[in-house]
Amino acid sequence: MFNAHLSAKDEMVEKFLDYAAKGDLEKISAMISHSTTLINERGEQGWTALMFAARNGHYEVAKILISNGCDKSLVNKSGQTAYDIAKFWGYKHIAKLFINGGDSNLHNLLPCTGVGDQEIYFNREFLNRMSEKRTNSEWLAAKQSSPETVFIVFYNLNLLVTSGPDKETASQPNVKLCKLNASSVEALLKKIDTTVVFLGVEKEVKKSSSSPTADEDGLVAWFALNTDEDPTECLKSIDANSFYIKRPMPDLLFLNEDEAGVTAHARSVLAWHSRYKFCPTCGSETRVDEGGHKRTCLREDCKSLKGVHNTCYPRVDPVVIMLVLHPDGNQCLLGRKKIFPPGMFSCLAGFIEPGETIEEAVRREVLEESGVRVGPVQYVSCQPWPMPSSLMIGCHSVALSTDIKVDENEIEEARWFTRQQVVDALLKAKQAVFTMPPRQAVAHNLVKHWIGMNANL
Ligand SMILES: NC(=O)C1=CN([C@@H]2O[C@H](COP(=O)(O)OP(=O)(O)OC[C@H]3O[C@@H](n4cnc5c(N)ncnc54)[C@H](O)[C@@H]3O)[C@@H](O)[C@H]2O)C=CC1
Ligand SMILES: [Mg+2]
Ligand SMILES: [Mg+2]
Ligand SMILES: [Mg+2]
Ligand SMILES: [Zn+2]
Repeated sequence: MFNAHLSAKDEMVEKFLDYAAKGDLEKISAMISHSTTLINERGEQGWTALMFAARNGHYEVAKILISNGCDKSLVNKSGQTAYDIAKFWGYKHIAKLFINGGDSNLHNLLPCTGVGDQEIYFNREFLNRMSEKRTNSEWLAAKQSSPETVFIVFYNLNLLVTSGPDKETASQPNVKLCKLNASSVEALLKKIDTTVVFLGVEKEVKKSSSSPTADEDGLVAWFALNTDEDPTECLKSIDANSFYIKRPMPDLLFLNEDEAGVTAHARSVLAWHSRYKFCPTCGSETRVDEGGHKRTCLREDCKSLKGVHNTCYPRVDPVVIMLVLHPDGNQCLLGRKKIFPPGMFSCLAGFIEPGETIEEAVRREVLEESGVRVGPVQYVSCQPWPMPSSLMIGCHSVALSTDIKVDENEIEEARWFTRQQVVDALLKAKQAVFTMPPRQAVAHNLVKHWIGMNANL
């Protein structure tokens, strides 16, 4: 009985994948409406329906699979996503479905070089930041007491999360934001040293069942709170499984994509508040303004109050991170810092210095850290990195020289790895000679993007 059930399911999966490969939109739609779990099923070599649609150029089928929420990040046994497959076979209109939610008309204006934003961890914006509301203190106050509002809490920049029941056994722990309401955080909000940041409102407007009152606009606002004192006693009705993330790396990487995006925004702004308590221009006390997106000096004659002073706003540090390609096109340069887990190699990276372009920073950092000279540089994609507030600007570049001489202060070792060694590492094969940074790091995407550009599918 059990086996018969299994084989009936297998048969259905096989049919579904076959329809996707043939581009039979009608059958695919009917099967999805009957059973949505089919959309992420895999066949031979780990291929999903989306991969088959991407391989054979079936745009409408790919579109319906994506709009039904199929997982675009799944990889087949050769390490390729459906996006890689669409790009490799030249179906640019399908590849563009993966970029910015698939506004293909707009993206037709740009060359198809980038990695889809959706593939980058910490990038997902499911809130509308609504910066115009930051100066509306009445609206902000009403939202802070609205029962619909969502609060996330940090203690010393350590995020409050809850874990699912499978935490101990799963290879990747199941960690979720602990979302609190106004009555749970009432006491914490009243504390003088609690920093409050307005994060935005949910893009998806919920239809309220009760009739709206004057201040109800149907928008669900989100706020982030941080305090240096353990806030647990002030919080009401928190989940028994909740705890504070003590090590941002790697624990923040276990959130889902939407929650990771909100966390990146919240943690970076809160980290700025905790590091810039006093005016950087004159050292005086400051006041928090604009929903937590500004600090204003309290000294009347301070220079920071005249004109636009960037010290009053949250800071972002631009960092270049680059995959350096060997002139033979078949190897890439990766390095390891002492603090990396044993065996892991990643792309070289470094802070952009004042007065420098992205290209110059790539060439300087690679030369400093590895002794390799770099020629052409091409931007690929970027990633906010909230430890505490970097913007990782991911590039591909081509080496002009190949001898390696590492700067031992920064890098323990740097090596050229062949394409095959990189594929083995991406697939975590037994014969792999190194391990890759996790899929949530932009370095992983830069490496995968290079492999995907020339993959032998
Ligand atoms: N593969 C990698 O190396 C990855 C690096 N990152 C992040 O990229 C950032 C930069 O990479 P690094 O190799 O450390 O940079 P780096 O190669 O420029 O060296 C870091 C040193 O630069 C100096 N520095 C210059 N500007 C700085 C600033 N604004 N903030 C802090 N230090 C500054 C400090 O002395 C620091 O020790 C780090 O925050 C790191 O967490 C993130 C993911 C991967
Ligand atoms: Mg570096
Ligand atoms: Mg450096
Ligand atoms: Mg540097
Ligand atoms: Zn000042």
